Amino acid sequence: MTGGCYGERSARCASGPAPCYTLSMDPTGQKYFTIIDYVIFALLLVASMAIGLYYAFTGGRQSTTQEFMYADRSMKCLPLSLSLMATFQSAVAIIGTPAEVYANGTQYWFIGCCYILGLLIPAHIFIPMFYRLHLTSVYQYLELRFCKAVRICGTVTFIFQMVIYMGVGIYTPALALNAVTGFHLWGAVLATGLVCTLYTALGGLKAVVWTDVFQTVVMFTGQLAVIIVGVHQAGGLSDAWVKVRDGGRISGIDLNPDPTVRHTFWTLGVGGVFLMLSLYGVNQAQVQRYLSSRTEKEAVMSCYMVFPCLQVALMLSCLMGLVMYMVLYFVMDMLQNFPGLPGLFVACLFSASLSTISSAFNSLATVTMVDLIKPHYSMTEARATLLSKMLALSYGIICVAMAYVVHLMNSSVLQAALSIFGMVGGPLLGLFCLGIFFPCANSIGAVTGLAAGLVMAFWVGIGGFLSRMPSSVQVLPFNSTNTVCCQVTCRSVPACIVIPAGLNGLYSLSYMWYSALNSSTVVLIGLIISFMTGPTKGDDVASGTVYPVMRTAQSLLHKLVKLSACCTSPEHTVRWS
Ligand SMILES: CC(C)(CO)[C@@H](O)C(=O)NCCC(=O)O
Ligand code: NA
Repeated sequence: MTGGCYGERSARCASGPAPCYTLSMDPTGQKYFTIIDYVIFALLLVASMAIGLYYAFTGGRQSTTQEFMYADRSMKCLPLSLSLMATFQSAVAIIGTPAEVYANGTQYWFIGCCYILGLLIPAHIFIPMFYRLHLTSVYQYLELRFCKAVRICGTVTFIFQMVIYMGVGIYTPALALNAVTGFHLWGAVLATGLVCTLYTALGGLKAVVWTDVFQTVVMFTGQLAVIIVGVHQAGGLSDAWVKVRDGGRISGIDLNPDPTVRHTFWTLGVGGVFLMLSLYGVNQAQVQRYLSSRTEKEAVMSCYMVFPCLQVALMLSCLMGLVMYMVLYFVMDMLQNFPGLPGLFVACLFSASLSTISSAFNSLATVTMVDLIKPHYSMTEARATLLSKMLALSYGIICVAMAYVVHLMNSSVLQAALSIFGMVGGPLLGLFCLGIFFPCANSIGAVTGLAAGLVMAFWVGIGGFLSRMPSSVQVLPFNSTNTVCCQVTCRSVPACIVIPAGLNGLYSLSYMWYSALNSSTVVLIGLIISFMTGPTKGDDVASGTVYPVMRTAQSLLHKLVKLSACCTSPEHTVRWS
């Protein structure tokens, strides 16, 4: 099996956009959008703005950084869990997952397996530690455990990660709107950037979380509507099932251990755990939500509740991929006889992305303030809050600029986003793990390890990207008037030209392993350098910054022994002794 080839479907797609499935659609696509559709879409933006304004003028009126960044540490479990899910669920997942399932079957669905450990570990290791340290940003941990330099390196890495991701997040729904209505691409980017920046800057984290809740409802409703109409048009549930089964869309579990195969149970279910840890364990956007909850218990609970929410989100996106396969043309064509539904679907895409970029703005403003500015300049609370709001605005502008960079790049949006998480989030995860699980690690080891992890990430990531680039394939311009669905499908399955051999084998590593590879590199290099430069002694580590692995294992073992002693009846023991 060669690394980059994904079956004949990809070859068909790679040979040009047309064979995917052609559409009879006028170039502007105006026929899909009626007045009702525009009204629904406008309502989404207006309601989001209204929530932002509400939190700007109620409570503490966003006059303290505590309220702006941490919602006065008063949030409840349910809104938090929906918001936690919404943060990394953008239009990228809403369009990219169905495109993946359409092209390669339901194998991707097995990513749901990694949510178990990927949420249990944050809930029981990261959240209790960060919550008890009463951090102001997750990068403050790095200063407590190592030193200020490590904290700044961590912060800068995070900013880098989120700024690129924001670009992908804002660009994707605008492209979709452009493709189906002919609405100006950059007009849509600017409009969403503006609305999102305003409600984030005015309403702080409270507005971000509550708009997330509202937008999640819109997102799920839009997806559900498409699925119901799709199944109906395919002739009902049983006909639909026959079609996807006979079309070979239902994948069995692939237990192939080859790490270069893009999607197998191992890459998705095990590699995915590291991806989840980098997002739900140590990413500021998420940790900020845990820290803003009323109690530690509620923070842990909200993490638990993410599990069903994520499974629902995954199920809806995968089902949509199957629907697309059956009806063989893009949702917009399918929905055109139902006025309002195209609008609802576009609102669904924008909801997904608004809830992502608002989290990015707020977390970026927070770390820039707390980690980079406040330690160096003393200022009044009022001034700090004003500056935080200005920072949120500035990141809004950067976001629009990043959308342009993404516009120039040429890669599958889903794979691009997950690769960014693995390439930049992976090393960050490694840095935290080095501090949390290895008391002997020192600051020099931490900085060198992080650098090594990032070098590894970009070497393998960019090497892999280049080696998979189709050489003679006609590439579809991203802003063409073809359907988004077709573009994303074609772009998500690049044809392979390089057969892995020697070092090239590393380049063909599945992108789902990036987080695991890069975080392990940080830990390994970090430990080697720490031992070479003098490991930290146990007493020198700040209390509460190291997870007692041995003690926890011992107490678990103890409980296990006790439990088995209880279960074994005395007579039984006597007879066998
Ligand atoms: C990150 C996971 C796997 C879990 O949250 C999923 O939501 C996803 O595939 N996200 C893709 C990135 C995005 O939607 O922006
Ligand atoms: Na989102």
